[in-house]
Order: sequence, then structure tokens, then C-alpha cells
Amino acid sequence: MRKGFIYSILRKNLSLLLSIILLSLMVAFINIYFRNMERYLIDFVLAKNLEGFKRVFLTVLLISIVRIFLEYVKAFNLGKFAEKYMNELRLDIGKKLTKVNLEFIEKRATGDFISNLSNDLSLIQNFLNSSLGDIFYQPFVFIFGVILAFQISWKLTLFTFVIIPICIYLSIIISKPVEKYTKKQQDEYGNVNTLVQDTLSGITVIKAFNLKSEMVSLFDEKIKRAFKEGLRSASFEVILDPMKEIISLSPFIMMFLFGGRLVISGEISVGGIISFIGLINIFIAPMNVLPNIINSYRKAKAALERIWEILSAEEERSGIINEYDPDCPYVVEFENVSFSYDGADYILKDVSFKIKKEEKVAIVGESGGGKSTIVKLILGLYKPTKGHIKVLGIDLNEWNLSSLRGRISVANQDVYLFPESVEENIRYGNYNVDNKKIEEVSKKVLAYDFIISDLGGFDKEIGERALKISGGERQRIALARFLLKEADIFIMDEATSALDSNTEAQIQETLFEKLKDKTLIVIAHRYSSIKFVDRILVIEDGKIVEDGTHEYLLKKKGVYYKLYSKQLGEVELGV
Ligand SMILES: Nc1ncnc2c1ncn2[C@@H]1O[C@H](COP(=O)(O)OP(=O)(O)OP(=O)(O)O)[C@@H](O)[C@H]1O
Repeated sequence: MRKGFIYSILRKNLSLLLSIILLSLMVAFINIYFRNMERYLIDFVLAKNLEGFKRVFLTVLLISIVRIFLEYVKAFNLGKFAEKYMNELRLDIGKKLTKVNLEFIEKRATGDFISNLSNDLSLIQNFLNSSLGDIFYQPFVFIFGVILAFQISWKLTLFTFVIIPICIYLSIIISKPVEKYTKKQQDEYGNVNTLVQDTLSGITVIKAFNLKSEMVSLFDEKIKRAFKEGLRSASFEVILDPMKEIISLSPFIMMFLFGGRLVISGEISVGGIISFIGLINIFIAPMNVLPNIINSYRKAKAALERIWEILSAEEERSGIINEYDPDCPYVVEFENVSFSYDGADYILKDVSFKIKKEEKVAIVGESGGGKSTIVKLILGLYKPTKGHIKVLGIDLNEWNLSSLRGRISVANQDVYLFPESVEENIRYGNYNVDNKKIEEVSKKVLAYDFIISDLGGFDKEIGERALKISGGERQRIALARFLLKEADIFIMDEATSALDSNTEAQIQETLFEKLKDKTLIVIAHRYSSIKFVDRILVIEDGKIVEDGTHEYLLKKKGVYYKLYSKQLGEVELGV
């Protein structure tokens, strides 16, 4: 994968790239040809040879027209190449993000992602737009220029070129620190972006807890750090300009020293020396652009390296099994499963349980006990660190993960609504249903009325309204999506937590009725939410400590009893 920046450019759209190289070669040849013709034009004028002058002049005119055309096609192809490269890169990133492990996404702050994708992509685009053309053109024009220069005067040429390697070496040396400080600056901007993101997400908390001044000083501190790195990078960049000036003046100084003497001694014609001056400009041009190319190349390379972190991230490993035996007795089987996030402490410790087909099971326990982690494992979003998990009778490692997830419907506590219509947000559960079915299912989860009255109908875009939709309304839209899916396993992870008890009870009755021949796993803190379940698994400190019916667990007077009592109070309990 990681073969270098230039390789990544070369491997894409090779034919377009070859056409740019060929066109650059032709334009470079013509430009040097003009310098040569200039020599003849001047010498013909000085020799008063009108015929010769007219012939050369007409040729130059004709070739100029060809040159304009070639320049146009070259610029067009360059633009097309840059656009195609950037779009493919964006697409690669987009595709990759849907395939990487959830762990990769969860580890990264959203602000960092945005910073990578916008800053880094624009650094690469900058390089493609401003430097790639020079990379192809300058070497050709330089080589043709050297050939012509030798033809005019080998002495003057050799002399001019003594200084060139020194200048190139200097250019490379002075560009080096920029890369280091640019990377640091980008990282600091990433931190600022993350903070902006966090501030927006947590604005209610910030206001409610009067954290404004704390946030401002946090911003101040981070921006100061980004500014410091930016200043360092800029201070190196400003050194580049005077250095370039000095570099570009050196060949001219030599020209005055030696060129004039060669003309006086008759070794070069006047046309020759004027052409040579033109050539010096061509020799200096690469030296002028070289530090910029190197600078922009280094920035783009550093940017692509960060993007490569995304592109080379480990992808979800998926098996090949798409089908399962519908008569398999157990729908979910955990066998001595232990799990830790990223090698940290174990969240689940030697967990074993089985859920039968059509069974309704609740998982309860203290907050942070690992309940949602169990759901993530069932969905194959993470692999168990130890032990085995079977879903619908098939080991998770063998399941094709898309097929597996097609069999499971999940409703979470935090509902993300896509910036599309209400109908589409619900239809994500099942693309094969008509609008009537969507309306019907919305009525079942008590979402229909507010969709019509508050949101303005099913065809209305959620877009800007998203922030105005309450947590409970979001959960009801998500429950419609959840119920619409033709799955075998239904999982509700605090999916009704934002509803009032009355609404929750009504919806639950409908849900349990609709899902009576399906397997249902419910995670809930509110014990009223799980009154319909067949069995309760109690999780404490990463272990299943109790397993049984509500009545059995209450009589047992163990962990479940304590949790339940805490919530309802001993008096109401009546056991
Ligand atoms: N992506 C993650 N990376 C690292 N640790 C995590 C990650 N997700 C969850 N955890 C940690 O794992 C533990 C269990 O989390 P989990 O969400 O499974 O608990 P839970 O029982 O569902 O909690 P709650 O009832 O509060 O929703 C917690 O300590 C949590 O901080």
C-alpha cells in the first residue's frame, strides 16, 4: 500500500499522465526552439538579411499557434488529472471509513478527522495544481536548454553550471524544517477543530454549567500553540524568498563577467549572447520553482502520510457464510467470552450465556458494566479477546458481517437522523416497503402524529430541523426504522430511555406483540421497560452474575434484587 507519494500519483490515470508528459516535452522543445530562432532573427537583422529574417519570423509565428494549442491541452489535462486524483482519493477515504474497524473510528476525535480530510486534501490539491505541471515541464526545458546553450558556447555553459548544483543543494537544505513545523501546525489545528466540535456538541452543558470562561481559556491555549507552530513554519518560509533571489542572481553576475568578453573576442554572435541570456532565465526558472516544488511536495507528502493512516487502517475481517439454519436452537451463544478495548482492562470476563430462538431477554446491571459492549460483540463490531461467539448458530468469525447485520435490527439510545426526509430515515430499516407500511409502523411506535403535525409530513427533510427534534421523538423515529427491518434478532439498547413511562409502556406492548416470534434483547436501566421479558441476565463487574426470570431473581434476593429495590424502593417492592 505504502509505496510513496509519487507512486500513488503515477499509478492513477496513467494515460492522462503520459499525455501531460508528452505535451510538456513538446512545449519545452518549442520554447527552446524559440530561443534558438531568436538568435537567428537578431543575427539576420544585424546582417540585413531580409529573406532569412522573413523565413524565420513566419516559422516562429506558425509554431506559436501550435504552442498555444498544446499549452491549452496540457493545462486542461493537468486540471483533469488533479480533479480525478482528488476525487478518487476522497472516494477511497469514504469507502475505507465504511470498512475500517469501529475501534479505529472510536479512537479518533471527529475534529481530527475533519482536519485531516480538509487541510490535508487541500495541501495535496495545492501540490497537484501548482507543482505537478512544473515537475513534468522543467526537466525537459532544462535539458533542451542545456543542449542549445552548449551549441551557443560550451565555455559559457560550463561556467554557468558550476554554480547550479550549489544552488539546488541550498534550496533543499532550506526547505527541510518547513515539513517538520507544518506537521506540528496541522496537528495543533486538529486539536482546535476538535475543541470547536466538542464545544458545539456540548454547548448546552457549557452554558448550563457556566463553563464559558474555561472554554475560552482552553481555546486561547490551543490557538496560541497552533499560532506558535504556524509562526515557526512561516518564519522559515520567509527565509526562502531572499535565498531564492540570491540564487537566481548568481548566473547573471557570471554572464556580465564572461559573456561580454566572449562577444568582444568574437567567440559568440550578438544574437547568440541574447539567446543565452534568455536561456539563463530558463535555467533559473527551475531553481526558482524548485524550493516551492520541494516545499509543496513535502507538505503534500506529509498530508498523504496522515491520510494513509486512514487508508491503511485495518478493515473489518469478514467471513463468507451468508446463510444459517433457521432451526438452530440458539440465536446468540457466548462461550467464555472475555473482552478488553485495545488491550486495556477486561470489560467482560469469562461471560457465557445462550439465548434461545424467540426468547425475550433483558441484560441489566450497573452503568459501565459492559452491556452495550455485548451488543457491539453480537454485531461483530469488535472481536472477543478470548472465547467464542455464535450468532444464529454460526461462529462470528465465519459470518459475512453484512449478512449477519442484515439479520439484526438495533435501536440505540442516541439516535442519529440522516439529513434526509423522515420517510427515508425510517426506510433505512427496509427498502422494500411502500409508504403505507412506513406510516403504519410509525403509528405503532406513536410517531405518526408528531411526524405529520410537528415535522410537516414524511416527505419533509430532517436537515436543519434535526436539532429541534426531541430525544423522545428521535427514539420513536428510530423505533419505526427498527421495527420495519425484517430481522431475526432485535436489540434495544436503552432505546426507549427518553420516553415518558406512559408512552414507553404503550410502545412496548406493541413492540412485544409485533416481535412475539422473534428474538429480542433489551438493555434498560428502567426496570419497568423489561417487565415483558422471559429472562434477565444480570451483569456485574464484567461477569454474568445472575440469570433467571424476574420473579426468580427477586426471590433470590441477590444483585438483581438490590438493583431493583434501589430503583423502586423497598416499600413499593412488596416481595
Ligand atoms: N470504544 C471504547 N473504548 C474504550 N473503552 C470503552 C469503549 N466503549 C466503552 N468502553 C468502556 O467499557 C466499559 C463498558 O461500557 P459499556 O458501554 O459496554 O457499558 P454499559 O453497561 O452499556 O454502560 P451504560 O449502562 O452506562 O450504557 C465502560 O467502562 C466504558 O468506559
